[in-house]
Amino acid sequence: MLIPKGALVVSCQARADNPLHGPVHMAAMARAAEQGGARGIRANGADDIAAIRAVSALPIIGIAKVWTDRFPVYITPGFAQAAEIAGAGADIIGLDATPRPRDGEPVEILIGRIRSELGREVFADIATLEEGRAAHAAGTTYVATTLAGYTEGTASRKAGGPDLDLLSALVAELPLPIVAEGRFDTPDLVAEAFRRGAHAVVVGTAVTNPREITKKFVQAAP
Ligand SMILES: CC(=O)N[C@H](C=O)[C@@H](O)[C@H](O)[C@H](O)COP(=O)(O)O
Repeated sequence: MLIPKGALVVSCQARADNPLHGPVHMAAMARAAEQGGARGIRANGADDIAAIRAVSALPIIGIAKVWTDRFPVYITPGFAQAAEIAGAGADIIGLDATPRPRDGEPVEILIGRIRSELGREVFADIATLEEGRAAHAAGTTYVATTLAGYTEGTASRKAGGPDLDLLSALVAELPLPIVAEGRFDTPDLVAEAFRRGAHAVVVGTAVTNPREITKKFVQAAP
């Protein structure tokens, strides 16, 4: 199942230190997002993905985050993780498509295997135009700005909101659906992403992380 053009996708993720961690809460988040009009869900890990699949027919971008001290890549580093989340019900496999060291096959091989062996679409999280080009050449279905501001070379871009310049550059050059993701935390920014030609926009923290949302309001308190 593909992400429709013009879709707002909601990322339903909560790490282990978050009180909302776990499939029960993430499935409820996904249902709430769907009732609010989301037309896709992004979710992490087989347990959350299976729980969301059980309550929603929306397209799911599944990822599997694996943190280690040895490799910078943590979003679906290898084929084993991709196969697990495909089995849990992900329609689309999200992965880190930067050329950084990873605990798995080179990303262009991984993209090909996901398409041919798992029969799933691929959602390439990138941080630069060059990485977008490479992901396109490797056969990804989508390219997304997810990692802009979160890699060594792009860290300086994190402070100024979402990387709208990267979004525009990708849209101008690449003939595939470009998804805006990362720090799109207001409806105005979502509208701006669509004006710039985004196929879809993924919003996470601003919708599904009450702890971070609360912090913003607390900052406004005396
Ligand atoms: C960099 C990284 O690991 N991003 C993650 C990817 O899955 C998530 O932590 C983000 O919440 C997601 O991309 C949505 O972005 P935002 O929460 O800013 O709307």
